Amino acid sequence: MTLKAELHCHIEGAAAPELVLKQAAKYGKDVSHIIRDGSFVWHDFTSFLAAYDVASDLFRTEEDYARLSEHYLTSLARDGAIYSEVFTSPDHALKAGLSPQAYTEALGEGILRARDKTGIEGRMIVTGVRHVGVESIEAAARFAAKCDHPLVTGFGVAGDERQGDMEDYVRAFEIAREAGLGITVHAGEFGGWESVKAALDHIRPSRIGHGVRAIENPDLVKRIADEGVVLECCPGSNIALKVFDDFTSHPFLKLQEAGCKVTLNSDDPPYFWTTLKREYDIAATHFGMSEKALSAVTRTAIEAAFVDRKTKAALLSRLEAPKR
Ligand SMILES: Nc1ncnc2[nH]cnc12
Ligand SMILES: [Zn+2]
Repeated sequence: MTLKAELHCHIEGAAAPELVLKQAAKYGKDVSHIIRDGSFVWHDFTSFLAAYDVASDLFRTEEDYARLSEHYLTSLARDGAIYSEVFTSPDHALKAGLSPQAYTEALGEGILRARDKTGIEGRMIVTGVRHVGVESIEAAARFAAKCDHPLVTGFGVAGDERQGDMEDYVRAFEIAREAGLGITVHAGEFGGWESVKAALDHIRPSRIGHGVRAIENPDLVKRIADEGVVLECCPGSNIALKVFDDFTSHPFLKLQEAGCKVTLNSDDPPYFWTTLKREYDIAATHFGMSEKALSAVTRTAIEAAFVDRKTKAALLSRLEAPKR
């Protein structure tokens, strides 16, 4: 099995419908408007974000969150993943009634439980949510900078890219950078190439969440390649959310051929009827990538990981190890 690594998955968005149904029963909530016939229902980015918020609100205790990250990383490991970074969201924790610190420690506990069972390494990237507002994003950055959790290694911004400007988030990213955290920002998903350029100009991230709409501007594609910025591509998500019509028109290969560093990720897997394994399968089937090319994508992800040098070296050596 191809070894895999994931850099871009929102932990609340990794909760399977069956788990959300269990949580709904636990808290006596009706979720028939967001889950039908065992599948999440939404019809556009706005309704996806709304369904995501309803489901997230059903994770309320430390054990709820620990079980969520444990389940997700364990399932990733079963599919051949050796490394996973998950986006966490203090805003969702607060809304569900848990302090960001308790939430982070619980998710960290689940990550360690999964590591004990399977060997998968996991880290957390604290995110602020654009449509919640600049204040909350700065609060998330301050939390990330001071939480002192060994598995928190990055900071990012997600949410509705159609709201706010990159310049609004400069202070938040400065706080995170000063604290030594890795930097990634969602751009070029629902915003066009201009959004990716603004991210590079104002935020200077080493990675961009999605970034795929950079394809609209060849000069920008060249800049991404020249600067070695890594793109956290999520093809299944992009097609489900209709960012592109189909896999044939997805720019993953074009970006790679232009010299951009690209990785494969699931984003919010059950919402987009995907898994990390399916993303690798999509790359094989629709982009014609060989086993060797897919392993190189895993290597790119690990090289770009927000993880200490020793762990990175150990992960890279697992890629080199002969298959048994
Ligand atoms: N695909 C996505 N884009 C932006 N924010 C998100 N939060 C969860 N999934 C997201
Ligand atoms: Zn995302």
